[in-house]
Amino acid sequence: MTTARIPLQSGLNALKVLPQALALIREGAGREFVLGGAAQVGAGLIPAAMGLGAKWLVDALASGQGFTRHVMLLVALQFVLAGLGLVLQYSADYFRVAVRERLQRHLQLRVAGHAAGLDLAFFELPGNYDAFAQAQDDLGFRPMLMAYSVLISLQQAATVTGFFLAVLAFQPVLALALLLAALPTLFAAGKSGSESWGSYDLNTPGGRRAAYFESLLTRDQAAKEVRLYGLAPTFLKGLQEHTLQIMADKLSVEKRRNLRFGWSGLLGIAVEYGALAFVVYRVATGGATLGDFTLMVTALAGVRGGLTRMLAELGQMYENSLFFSALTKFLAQKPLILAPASPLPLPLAAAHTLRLENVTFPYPGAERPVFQNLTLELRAGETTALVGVNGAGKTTLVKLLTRLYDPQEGRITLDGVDIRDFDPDEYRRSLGVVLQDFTRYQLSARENIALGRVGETDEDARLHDAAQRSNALELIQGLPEGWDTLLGRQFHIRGQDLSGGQWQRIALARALYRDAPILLLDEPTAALDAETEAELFGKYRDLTRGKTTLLITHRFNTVRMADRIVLLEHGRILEDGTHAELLALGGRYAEMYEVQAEVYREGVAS
Ligand SMILES: Nc1ncnc2c1ncn2[C@@H]1O[C@H](COP(=O)(O)OP(=O)(O)OP(=O)(O)O)[C@@H](O)[C@H]1O
Repeated sequence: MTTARIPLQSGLNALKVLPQALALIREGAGREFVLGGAAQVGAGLIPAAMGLGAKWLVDALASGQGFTRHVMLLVALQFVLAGLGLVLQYSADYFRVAVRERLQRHLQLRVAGHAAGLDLAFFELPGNYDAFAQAQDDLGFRPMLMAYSVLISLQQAATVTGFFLAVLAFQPVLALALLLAALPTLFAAGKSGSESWGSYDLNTPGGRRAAYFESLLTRDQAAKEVRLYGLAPTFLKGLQEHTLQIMADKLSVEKRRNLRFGWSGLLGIAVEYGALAFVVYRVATGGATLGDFTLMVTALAGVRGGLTRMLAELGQMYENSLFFSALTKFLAQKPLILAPASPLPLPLAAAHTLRLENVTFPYPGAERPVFQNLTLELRAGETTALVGVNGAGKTTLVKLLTRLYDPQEGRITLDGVDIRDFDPDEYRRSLGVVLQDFTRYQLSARENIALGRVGETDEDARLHDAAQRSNALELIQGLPEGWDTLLGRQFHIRGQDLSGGQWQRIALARALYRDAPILLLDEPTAALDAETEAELFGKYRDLTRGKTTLLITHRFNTVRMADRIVLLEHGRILEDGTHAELLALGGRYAEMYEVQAEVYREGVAS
């Protein structure tokens, strides 16, 4: 938890990040902020001006001059000032909303764009999720509040200065007493700001857990199991516990905040009314005029109220600067997988050779590496099937080949060139990938496939071809609105959800539409029925002709199609050869093949 700092230091810290907040505002809503600020400060000048006008009016009336032109003008002046104050305040209110909305949108794009550019490794550490959650929470809100705290402080300073000068002219000691009486407010605001941030920071993981339980209860992903296993009470309990803790902490911070402000406010009021008693004494004993009295009533309250608000605002700025720092810290995170200063062009070969050379790779924070000194070549134009038990490292290999992660030691080459020497985006354009946990985009069938090649006009003929080769064509043509049917039902009642295998065909079509020279297929047929799978692999040669392909699968009947089979176990290559060679070897592959064949035979026999 962040400890409270002394107010001066607090203010300095806040001032440090203020330029960053202002820079964000300038990018997102510069014009609105300047206009709003001007209106706000202008509105701040009105009360002091009206106070002075009131003094002139009272003095004019007390002088016994009657209802003169001068008096009428003074009344008119009050009217104009009141009207102007109203217009300025409403303008300021409008611009405040405009700044918030624009800034929110601006930061939403910045944060989302930044998150998408970070390495996958970023999402491995829970602390980073906390940072991301905090950055999202801050959207638009904190930098704007910081800047407005400055504006409101300026506005208050403008109000206070006028009144303060009036009090100073009347009796300097009163002015000094009012100043000193306001200081505890600054302390209260600084301390409360620290506490508020500390409690929020501490509760961020709990808040994420609460949001997780809430999503399990309210989103469609878990809806089936929640009902089938009767999980709602369990998850509701989790949600309740976390939210209860957060609420209790918030309320306790608020309680202390209000107690502190209450005490410091009481001190201010005591000093104000002490000063007023002195003014009354002076008027009663003939040391001051009734006009002075009128001005002092407004001025004393104005100085006390204005100073309190100003210092409270500065404290608020400090608090917001703590929250805002979370956003700036997140935006300062840099990805490690970046394009080199002068990336090499991709080789122009018709088919490429990919090679892992002495690759060692542990996941961030993991104790043991998945691979240690792994060397493996995927030969140009060949299909290499990768088999192995769960957890052997097959998917991790795909993550390394796609540069979602980089090896800790060793290197991966494409036609002899380290893939880190290419621009990652350009390198990835040479890969057609079906991931094990591919994404089901809630978009049209056409878009779902065309996403394989963004930035290019989707040609119907090529889309058609990709769908045909992945056995998705008939499925798409049979949809109510054909290619334009929205897949999934999150956004439209007429959306069409697909079965697991149907989605998988769409994902495969997307990879094929990319028409890349390298295909990385991580269990691309796991959800397909036997018939579709057989049909697909009937034309497998055609699918992968001339392409360097890595095919990960647990289905041994599809493994046989490969030119070469690599058996991975505990991150090491145990066996490597053709289907016939590995069977003849009589090792682990032969054993696994036999087990599957046996299960299949038993299944058929029973
Ligand atoms: N993001 C991760 N962070 C830490 N460890 C991971 C991560 N993903 C996988 N692992 C670990 O790395 C090892 C290899 O996992 P990988 O997903 O590559 O296996 P796999 O061979 O593809 O398994 P499966 O056949 O189940 O898909 C496993 O021990 C797994 O627990």
